[in-house]
Amino acid sequence: MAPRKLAAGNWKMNGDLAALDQIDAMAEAVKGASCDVLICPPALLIPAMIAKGVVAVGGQDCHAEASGAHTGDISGQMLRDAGATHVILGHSERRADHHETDETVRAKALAAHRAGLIAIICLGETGDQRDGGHTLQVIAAQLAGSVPEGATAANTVIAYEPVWAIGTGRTPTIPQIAEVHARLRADLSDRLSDGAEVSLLYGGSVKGANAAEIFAIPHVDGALVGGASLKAADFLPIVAALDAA
Ligand SMILES: O=C[C@H](O)COP(=O)(O)O
Repeated sequence: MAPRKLAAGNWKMNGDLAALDQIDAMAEAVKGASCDVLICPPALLIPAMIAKGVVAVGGQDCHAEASGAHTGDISGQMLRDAGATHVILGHSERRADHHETDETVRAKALAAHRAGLIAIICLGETGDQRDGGHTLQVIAAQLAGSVPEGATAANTVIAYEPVWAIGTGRTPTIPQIAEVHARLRADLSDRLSDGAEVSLLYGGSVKGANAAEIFAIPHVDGALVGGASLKAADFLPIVAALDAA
């Protein structure tokens, strides 16, 4: 089976109840889309966004435990209980702001799987690592360290997000994205029996204007979109480009 195509939006720490109007504005186009469409808003907006019934809704992080004395954290089970289907894990902003390691991400992914969530595991090199020629080594190590036992195409999505491309308007060249995605596919296929079916997303300054050429790259099955997912007018052209790919 081919990997599922997924257009995923990460609202990060943006959006309020009024921003949910953007979901209404997406309704008709999403209904007609053949790809999966997911938005991961701030946790407080999850129930209200789910109530709209327009897009699949996910969290932006979860704790490695199901419950307990962890002030300020949210568990995978809580996200699932609220109706979320996915959770983003190991985003570079969490790796940087909260010192998350591959080991942390792997533990969180296990917790997400136990809760019945699809874990979107993020990885990507910094600008220095890219300039130093270490990209493939870095992403292979992150993949090996962050993807837990029990991962399958049904419960795991991988998002390649070069740190230097996030929110900068800079994107890697087509051959650079192709090289990384081919390596991710090869490593996943070596490790998982259904590794060929795991959806691989590209993320980092994806816009309507560059989406079609990115989705034409082999082993790019969708995108994890930050800034351009906040407004329907910016996000829908990306969804349309994925549908057409
Ligand atoms: O999770 C999304 C990524 O960090 C990409 O963000 P961006 O589309 O604003 O560059």
